[in-house]
Amino acid sequence: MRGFWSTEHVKAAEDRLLARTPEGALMRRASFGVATVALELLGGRRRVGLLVGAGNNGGDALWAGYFLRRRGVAVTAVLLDPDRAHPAGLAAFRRAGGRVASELPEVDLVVDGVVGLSASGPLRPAAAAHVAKVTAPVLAVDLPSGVDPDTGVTGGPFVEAHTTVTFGCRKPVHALADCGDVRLVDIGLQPELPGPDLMELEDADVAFAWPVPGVGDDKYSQGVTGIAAGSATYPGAAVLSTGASVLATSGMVRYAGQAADAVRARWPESICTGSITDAGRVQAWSVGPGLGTGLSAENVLRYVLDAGVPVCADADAITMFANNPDLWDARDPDTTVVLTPHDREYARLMGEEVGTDRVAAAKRAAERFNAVLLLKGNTTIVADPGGAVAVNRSRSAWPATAGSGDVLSGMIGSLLAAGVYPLLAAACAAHVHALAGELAADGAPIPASSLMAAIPDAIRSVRAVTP
Ligand SMILES: NC(=O)C1=CN([C@@H]2O[C@H](COP(=O)(O)OP(=O)(O)OC[C@H]3O[C@@H](n4cnc5c(N)ncnc54)[C@H](O)[C@@H]3O)[C@@H](O)[C@H]2O)[C@@H](O)CC1
Ligand SMILES: [K+]
Repeated sequence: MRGFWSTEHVKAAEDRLLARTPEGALMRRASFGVATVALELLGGRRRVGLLVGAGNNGGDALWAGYFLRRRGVAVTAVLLDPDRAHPAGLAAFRRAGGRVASELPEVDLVVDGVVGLSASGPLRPAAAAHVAKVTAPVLAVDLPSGVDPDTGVTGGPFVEAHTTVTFGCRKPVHALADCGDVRLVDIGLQPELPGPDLMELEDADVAFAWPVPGVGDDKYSQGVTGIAAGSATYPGAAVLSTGASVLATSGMVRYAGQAADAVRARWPESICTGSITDAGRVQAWSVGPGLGTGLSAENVLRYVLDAGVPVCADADAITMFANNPDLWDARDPDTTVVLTPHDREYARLMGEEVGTDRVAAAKRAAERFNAVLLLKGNTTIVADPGGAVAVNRSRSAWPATAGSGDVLSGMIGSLLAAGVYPLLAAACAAHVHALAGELAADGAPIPASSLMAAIPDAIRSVRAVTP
């Protein structure tokens, strides 16, 4: 698992670490890391430019310039605020033969030390003017300047980084914005940090959490998933959701709804009934895709909320909650609910737009509904009411296709039925869903049914990393 820490927590941890470290030691360690990565990117070329801001981020750049000079690299620094340039860094840089100029010459690599953790807002005009002229690849110090460290939001000009070198720990910007290849330099900060503010599951975490049958298991012991989706008008949603659930785990799947014939024809291993009240016992319900929003759909939603098992509520279920908040009354307060809105559904549900800070938006909704909130997007955010947040970055946008969400909610239902912790169930499903989309697409558009069919390959792929 990768952790990401907010600037507030990083700064507090840095203060504690600074108090027991000789002056300047941390910055030298950090900037030595920058210089090492710079040399690697230079690959034998020898011209580097530094864009140096007024704070310690600029100090890191100057010290990196010092180390690069000692390796014979020609380094030119542009000081954006000469009077406030880091004094010790600037002195060391000059001592080592670094040049200060008002414009960057032609270089092979630019080190962005404009602003780091104390950034606020987009690049200021002077910095933006220099950045606009850069044609060489950029190595960002700590984070690309002009991008908000905590939200990844850009509200104007910002640096586009080829690579980012960060220190001590990753920050939310590294998960929420494009920072290029992110390298982490250890400065001994970890012991000072609390739990992460954001986490990102890696293949090994997903493999560890994914339900795998043991020798003593049978179809019931692995969890029975109920799918309440689809309608006469939208049978496809039922087929996709049920299929995803069938493929995600080896527990049993029950389908209840108007698309029973279509589901039975495609997934003979599922147990299908036309009515929710005949469905039988399940360990979790996945409800909503293609269900409709009329009275009978509302009754289905009430039924599953009252069933005393975890519920994944997607698509029309979210719209019904938005139209008729009284539906929440059917929920036993202890019942786990996972909501999976896209931005428009979020706006309907919350009565406000998602806005630029997607993590904050997901946390607000999770808290308001006492639910796990999975906010769909190229970067999927999963927040739980306790404040924990997981992000999942897709490496491709091919999964953004009709029916893709039906597949996701079926998978979440399966993991909930298997007893996976709700935040983890949603985050693991998002991870495997994105990977299945990538594997299925392989560079070309895919229908959601192909994404669904790639679920086993995606699970195999994440499990391949475990010993
Ligand atoms: N504190 C520490 O222990 C360490 C800090 N390090 C470095 O220190 C950085 C943080 O340094 P500082 O807190 O001095 O501040 P920064 O260097 O991030 O920012 C300096 C100043 O830039 C200005 N600024 C803010 N937003 C701007 C914008 N959008 N455009 C242009 N200028 C802007 C502000 O006047 C701000 O005070 C980290 O990102 C990291 O690079 C590292 O050396 C590792 C150790
Ligand atoms: K920077």
